Amino acid sequence: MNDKLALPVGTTLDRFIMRKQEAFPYATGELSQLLRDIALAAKIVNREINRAGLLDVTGAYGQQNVQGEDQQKLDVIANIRFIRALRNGGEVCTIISEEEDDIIQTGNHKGKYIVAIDPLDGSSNIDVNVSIGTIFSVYRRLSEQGCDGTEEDCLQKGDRQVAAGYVIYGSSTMLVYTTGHGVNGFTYDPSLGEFFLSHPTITSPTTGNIYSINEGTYNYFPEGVKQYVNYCKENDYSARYIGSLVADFHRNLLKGGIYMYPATTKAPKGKLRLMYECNALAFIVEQAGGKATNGSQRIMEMQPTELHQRCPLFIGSTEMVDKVHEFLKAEVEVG
Ligand SMILES: O=P(O)(O)OC[C@H]1O[C@](O)(COP(=O)(O)O)[C@@H](O)[C@@H]1O
Ligand SMILES: [Mg+2]
Ligand SMILES: [Mg+2]
Repeated sequence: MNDKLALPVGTTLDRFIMRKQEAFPYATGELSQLLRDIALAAKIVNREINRAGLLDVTGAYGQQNVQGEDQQKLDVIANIRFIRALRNGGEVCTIISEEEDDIIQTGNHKGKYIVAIDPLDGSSNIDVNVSIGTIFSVYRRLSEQGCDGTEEDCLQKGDRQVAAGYVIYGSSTMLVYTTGHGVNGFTYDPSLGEFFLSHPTITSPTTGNIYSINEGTYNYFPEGVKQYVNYCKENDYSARYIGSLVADFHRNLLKGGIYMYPATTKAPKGKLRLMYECNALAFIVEQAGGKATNGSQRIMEMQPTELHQRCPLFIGSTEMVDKVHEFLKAEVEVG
């Protein structure tokens, strides 16, 4: 990382984006503007979330998304807010969203970018005041500008992301992102309406003692995962599971730890979605020195075939992901 570009804690997000752009003489500012558009939508969604209990935005929306999940009102509100900000910003031609069956064409034919987004992550925690989030991935389109983005533009490997990040709406609201040059975190000050650099150059500890998995489905885990969970217990690791991917990931990123959502006999492909959950967090964790796999392959090398495809996820501190792989491998060898 080029220290000359190191900016002090307290730098506004806008200034940070601008300064980083200056480091790339060929940069034309579109990606910078796109990141600002996401930050703007995050501020609006944050306001809705903070007042959720007062406004009629809690509870189910009364419809299901393409995955058969009951949409929460805030899922729909966040989806509308992010799509509107990206459409009005003009830099994005096509969007993939968890809450939309098909790809969304914004009509910005000159837009160079594709965004894949989980507008509201941790939906089961919305109404109980537990941290939730937003997850996004950004790709450059492959097709010529001047028309709508194509399915091929959308189904690119994680390795081709040009930016990725998440917003966590927790005790404070933070935006954490990477453009492939390290990971930085910004904390939102609602009284000033600004994100400020609070976590420069985040580096994830190579190991830790926190494991995050929904043990309620232990009986359906692959043998290797059961063995690893037992190993964590034998070594007095702490079990921490919020049930919001963004929040579990964020804690483990800062403190060291591993989050796992394996394929199970109940969910043979796992639960989480490659395009707008796994790829983004894999880019972030790798940029912070950690690892992300589906149990055998790097997440970022997986070739997507469907917009809403699911995949198993093992993500976090390098040594811990390597350890669970040992157990998974042993299972295959025995099997
Ligand atoms: O309830 P489970 O099966 O443990 O699943 C929890 C996981 O599902 C999710 O809620 C899925 O994300 P969405 O809320 O965006 O659908 C993750 O945030 C979370 O880690
Ligand atoms: Mg999610
Ligand atoms: Mg969601």
